[in-house]
Amino acid sequence: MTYLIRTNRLTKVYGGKEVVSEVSMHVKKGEIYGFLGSNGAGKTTIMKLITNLIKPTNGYIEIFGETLTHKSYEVLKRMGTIIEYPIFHENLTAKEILDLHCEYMGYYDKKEIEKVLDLVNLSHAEGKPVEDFSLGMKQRLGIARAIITKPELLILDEPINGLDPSGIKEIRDLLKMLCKEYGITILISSHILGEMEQIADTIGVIHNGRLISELAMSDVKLSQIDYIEMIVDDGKKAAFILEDKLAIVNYKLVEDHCIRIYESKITQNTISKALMEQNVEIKEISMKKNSLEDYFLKLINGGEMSA
Ligand SMILES: Nc1ncnc2c1ncn2[C@@H]1O[C@H](COP(=O)(O)OP(=O)(O)OP(=O)(O)O)[C@@H](O)[C@H]1O
Repeated sequence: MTYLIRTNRLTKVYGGKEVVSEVSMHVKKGEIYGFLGSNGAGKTTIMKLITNLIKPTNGYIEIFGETLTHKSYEVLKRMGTIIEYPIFHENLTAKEILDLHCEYMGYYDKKEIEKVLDLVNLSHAEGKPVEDFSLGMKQRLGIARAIITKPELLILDEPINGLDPSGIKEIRDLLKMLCKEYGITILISSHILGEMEQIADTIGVIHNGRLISELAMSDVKLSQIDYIEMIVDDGKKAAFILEDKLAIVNYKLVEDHCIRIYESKITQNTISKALMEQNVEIKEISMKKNSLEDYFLKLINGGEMSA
């Protein structure tokens, strides 16, 4: 498998503290890769390392098959980035900002400006200075600026931060379209699990500077296994009956009165009947699903998925 970005034991130390520790991540061409992690987890620092804004203390980065060095100007031209908030000359219009950016980047196809503004749904804002833009419009302008030079890779640090639900949806749809229709590989960070779930093909979970796990979203969804949860008067006795009478071993006594059964072939009826015959009182019995939140919390806490 060839990767568009691969890091090897990437480490960054600030003032004697490792804020990024031995991160080896793998971004495939054509995918949306989401960094998921709480504030201060190290997402921005990794993105700054990948975009050559800061140097690693240890480890290295490969982008487009080349090892990143301080001389990697050509590699950097192939990516568009927004790290932290996009900053603009606020008194200029969107068109003027993109024009200036094209000059700066030595990109001559200025016909693209209209097209890109249309793509990010900002054509209507022509003539308006950026200081009058909403946060969502500014984010979209930031993305327009990042994609106008037709990069193969887009790196976006928390692009939905501070947006309202409709603004979030607009950015999400835009990024999905850029990935699908234009084949742009996207590395995006967020601390919002529900957002990553909706957009990312692969998720890299970052916690305390470490990449705890890198997983395909399709696999994550598969592992949200259904289970039966029961509240009973005597958990220990119920557990004994499950094993002894029904040969169920795949269960967990969560608390004294709560049992979870991860056995797809056995019905709630069969279980209820067996327990009632032995005078165990069932206060509640229902089918449950492991939420995505449970799944990631367990990953972060170093636990295994229950199954
Ligand atoms: N220039 C710096 N000097 C010292 N420490 C830094 C510096 N930049 C970041 N850090 C520290 O590194 C850790 C990771 O920060 P980083 O900004 O990468 O996290 P993050 O996951 O992007 O979080 P956030 O969403 O809050 O930006 C934090 O503890 C932060 O205080």
